[in-house]
Amino acid sequence: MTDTTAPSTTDATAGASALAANRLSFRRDGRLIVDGVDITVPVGSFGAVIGPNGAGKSTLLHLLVGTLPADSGTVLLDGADLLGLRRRDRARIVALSEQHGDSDTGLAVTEVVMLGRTPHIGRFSSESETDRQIVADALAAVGMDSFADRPFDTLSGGERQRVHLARALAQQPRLLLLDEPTNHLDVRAQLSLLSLVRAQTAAGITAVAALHDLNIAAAYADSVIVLSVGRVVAAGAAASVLTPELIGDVYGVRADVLEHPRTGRPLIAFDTT
Ligand SMILES: Nc1ncnc2c1ncn2[C@@H]1O[C@H](COP(=O)(O)OP(=O)(O)OP(=O)(O)O)[C@@H](O)[C@H]1O
Repeated sequence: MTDTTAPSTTDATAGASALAANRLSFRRDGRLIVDGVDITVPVGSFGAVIGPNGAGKSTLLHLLVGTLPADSGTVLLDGADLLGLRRRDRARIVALSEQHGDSDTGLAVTEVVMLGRTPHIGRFSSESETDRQIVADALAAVGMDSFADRPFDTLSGGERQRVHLARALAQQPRLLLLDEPTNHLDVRAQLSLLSLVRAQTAAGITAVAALHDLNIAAAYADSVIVLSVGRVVAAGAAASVLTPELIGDVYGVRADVLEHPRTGRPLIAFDTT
């Protein structure tokens, strides 16, 4: 298997100014689903996790946010041990936006997004004007402000996806994790969402997204981490990682990798003949 691991994204000692997962493992039913994963994503950058169905991308995100307990390994952000924090403290730092939110039934859109404020609101306090403003800003950022009062259950798949992102933004995390954030989105909404993630990283937030679309990963991510059967098989800048050989090895498909005429980033053209 191709291994184009680049020092800039895999040096497990680079804990400062980075998200660094070291030797993360997770076992279920006797099978290692995440198997000794090391990743390093510099603070204020965007790392894309790619890999085939079942590679362990979602599981890895859940290990990073602590909603699944790692069997071994550490997760450091800026050198601080994230998994050692109490849940509420961790939730002020890390947010995971995923498609299947579990607590949304029966709530209005604005209430779903307000859930993102939970870790910031005192146990015996209620939401403040500041919380409401943060929620309104998050909804506006994802272009869903006009849906604020709609029951969440009545939204389309793409609209729900954007509300989940707004909820994560309202959490004001330093680390923003996104599980397949472009699912259900039309092309314009995909580009707009990725631009929003890019703006977050420009503001110093670290973002990690599990993505299926290799061209989206190539266009937007500062680094690409390739998972296959629970292991990192390559990591680094898109241009060094997304080679025809790697794509062939990992996905079992043929592709040409061209260069975008304006950005210079890789453009993947799959062989459909
Ligand atoms: N609770 C569980 N019990 C047993 N196996 C599980 C469990 N959760 C996940 N798995 C298995 O772990 C593997 C990795 O799953 P995961 O959802 O992390 O993959 P993924 O890369 O996100 O996949 P996809 O691209 O299809 O969403 C899969 O083979 C899945 O069936």
